[in-house]
Amino acid sequence: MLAALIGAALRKGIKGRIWDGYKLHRSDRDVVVLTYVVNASFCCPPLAYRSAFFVAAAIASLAMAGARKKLQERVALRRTAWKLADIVVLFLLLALLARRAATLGDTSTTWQWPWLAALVCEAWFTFVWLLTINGKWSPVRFDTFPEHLLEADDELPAVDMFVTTADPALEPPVITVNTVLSLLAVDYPDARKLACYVSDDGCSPVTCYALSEVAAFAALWVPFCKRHAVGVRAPFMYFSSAPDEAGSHGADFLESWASMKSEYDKLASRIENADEGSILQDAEFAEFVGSERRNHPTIIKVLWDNSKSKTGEGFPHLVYVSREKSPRHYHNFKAGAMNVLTRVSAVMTNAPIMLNVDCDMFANNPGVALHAMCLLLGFDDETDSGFVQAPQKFYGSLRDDPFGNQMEVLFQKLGGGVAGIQGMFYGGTGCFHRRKVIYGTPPPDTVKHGTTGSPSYKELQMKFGNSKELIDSSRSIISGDVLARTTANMSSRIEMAKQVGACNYEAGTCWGQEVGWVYGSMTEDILTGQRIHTTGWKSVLMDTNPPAFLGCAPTGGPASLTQFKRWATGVLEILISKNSPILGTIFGRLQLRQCLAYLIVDVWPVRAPFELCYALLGPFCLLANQSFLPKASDEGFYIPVALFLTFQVYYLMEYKDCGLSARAWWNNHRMQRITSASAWLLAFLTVLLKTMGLSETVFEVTRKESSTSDGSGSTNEADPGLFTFDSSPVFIPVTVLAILNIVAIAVGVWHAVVTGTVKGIHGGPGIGEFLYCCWTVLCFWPFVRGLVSRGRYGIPWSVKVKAGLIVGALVHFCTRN
Ligand SMILES: O=c1ccn([C@@H]2O[C@H](COP(=O)(O)OP(=O)(O)O[C@H]3O[C@H](CO)[C@@H](O)[C@H](O)[C@H]3O)[C@@H](O)[C@H]2O)c(=O)[nH]1
Ligand SMILES: [Mn+2]
Repeated sequence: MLAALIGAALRKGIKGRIWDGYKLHRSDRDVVVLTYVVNASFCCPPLAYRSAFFVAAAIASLAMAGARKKLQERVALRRTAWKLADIVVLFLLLALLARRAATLGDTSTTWQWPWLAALVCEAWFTFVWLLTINGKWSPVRFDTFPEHLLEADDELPAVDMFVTTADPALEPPVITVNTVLSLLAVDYPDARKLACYVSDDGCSPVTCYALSEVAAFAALWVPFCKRHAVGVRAPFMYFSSAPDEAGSHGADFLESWASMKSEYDKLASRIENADEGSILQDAEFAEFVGSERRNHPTIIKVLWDNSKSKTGEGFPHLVYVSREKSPRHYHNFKAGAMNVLTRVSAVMTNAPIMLNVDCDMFANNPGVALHAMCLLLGFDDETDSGFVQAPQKFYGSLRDDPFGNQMEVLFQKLGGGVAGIQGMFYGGTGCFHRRKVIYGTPPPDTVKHGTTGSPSYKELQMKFGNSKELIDSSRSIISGDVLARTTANMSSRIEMAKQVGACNYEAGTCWGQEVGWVYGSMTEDILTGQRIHTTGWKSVLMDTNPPAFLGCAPTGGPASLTQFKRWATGVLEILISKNSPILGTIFGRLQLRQCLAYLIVDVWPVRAPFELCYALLGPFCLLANQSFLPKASDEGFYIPVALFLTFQVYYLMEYKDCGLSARAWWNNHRMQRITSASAWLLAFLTVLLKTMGLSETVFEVTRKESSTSDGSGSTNEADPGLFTFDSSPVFIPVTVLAILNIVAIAVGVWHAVVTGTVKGIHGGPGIGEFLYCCWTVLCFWPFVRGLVSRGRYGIPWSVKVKAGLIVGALVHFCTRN
């Protein structure tokens, strides 16, 4: 009877309660699960009767699900001790605020503005701490079981894989080539379901030539990887270590290893020595003749068409795309490139899942697509996984994270925490999206409540633009009956693809707003992910072992700070725009706690003025003979001391907990202070100027170190972790702070020792202010060293002179009474 009921329900497409107490859930993949509302049996008399049904139901559900094993498991992580520490810090912050407020109201002390400024800053720090607590409070981990996926023997969805590159000088083609090769070689039951698209915003014939060489090399590389179950399928990384001789590989493996390596070396040197002039003479690259980087028609080349290869053989399609550029159009940087890739792939292969990576981010785990499928297909309700994001991790990274940009703790602690709310932020790379989610489709539960029926041609045209091919393909994506075009003849689709790659294609459509990657921020990733969460989708964090993808973290002062500045600019653009997460929570389906988690990142640049003000208080007090901290004799002195110590120990323990060194903690701590006073501050000012219409924000591409086969990045410097400088204004504020603190300490010591006035003056600085300034100098030590070093390691004179003038003015201001 029960089986009949289930059958009937399935035929009618009914979900939910089918019979007294029994509920039917039907997931995406026809997994039938029947649950029984157990508490109903307690209040009803024929208990045994019902229990029998319960057992029957369980058996029926197992049978109908084909004994399907779970693909993923969401594991909540305990962090009781950490929660306690969170509260202790919060308590100390509140105590500090209360104490300050009380002293301010105390009429016996003369009114002092440093105390008021400190109060405002500390209130802000408390707010930031509250945001942080919320973000980290309830972390989760997702375990994946790809072996169950393969056992189930179902057809897996097709995946379109996107790689973006923008500048052959900053992003050497050999890096892109390695990333592409690692993607072409990922494990997937049917390689015909995969396609790799490379977007080249640099419109470089060398990049295109390099990729055409890849197509030939992959015919050797991919079978080699599969045959020997190679672990890392980016050749430069794989060949950076000796072949595993201890293994069971035998002599013929060593032989093929050596010949593969020599093939790769030849490929790499052909690409590195490629000469643009001679490439252009080749008829194959004729389209590049006369093309300028910022002014050229769309170029699309199918470099490898795998539709004719057999099941289990061959490797994915490879398509080169350089979207049309014209000086009359604004191109929206990476977001624009991603939208073109989305459309081009829609008319060519139209896979329901899309993976995107930066050109330097190779797949480090060959099972990555399978792990991602576990998380995309493994939930009863697909709303739970709108996209699947892998944490950003880096290869050949410098020891102890000297530039504070490896973000391991950030990803583990905050990333895991956010994963437990509405889901991980989209990080711009290493992410699998459902195509329909990128198309702005709301999750299934809203569709049910909203208007039913598929959208009309006219509606789709308004949204997606005039291409009939694109409209048809998007209809199939939205309605869910997706048929990827595995049998398509790729070359015959190039003209349609060129149409959707044109720079005026988006005019009057929803691209860049409700559809695709969202425009209007330098951090299009955060913004796009947030739009998805606002529509009601959740996202999943995919933390595999070994890591899914590895990229290249910038090294040196200028590159690191430029990256931080771009990120900070982008998040502030989001915060003050109509896409602000606050509005998303009020008017959309962005959960409140998720909104607060977004705010942690969005307020980075807003923290700068507060942190700058607080950093100035120390030197100001020493110079002006004032104070902003309680005296050592005062019992209130112990609150800031306890707070400072707990705070530092808390962060140190976090680094230890993530398996990192104390050195890494220190480097990150001081880089946070340096970044705040430089990159975040400049970002704050830039966005301020932008809102006044005085400047534009631009995406400055990060330089990627060309990695030769040693896998460690090309650094022949004595100490690549040493801070480097250039004459950019980003270095001025920290230089000012470094000099100012040294001057202030000197003046303070002089006051204390020579004239002995410290004790004499009521309200003058005490030991607290001294220690505070010394700590600041320690934090800014790379700059102190930069003041006296030469070459790239020294701060240029232009920066020193400007900083010196500002310090002079500040000292004059502080000491004028
Ligand atoms: O006009 C442009 C500018 C950049 N890119 C590509 O965007 C990617 C990211 O650029 P990169 O300079 O490496 O920036 P990162 O700061 O390292 O990137 C992080 O931050 C970005 C947002 O600021 C995200 O887009 C990235 O995915 C994320 O890895 C690279 O593949 C570029 O080729 C373009 O395709 N077109
Ligand atoms: Mn990058």
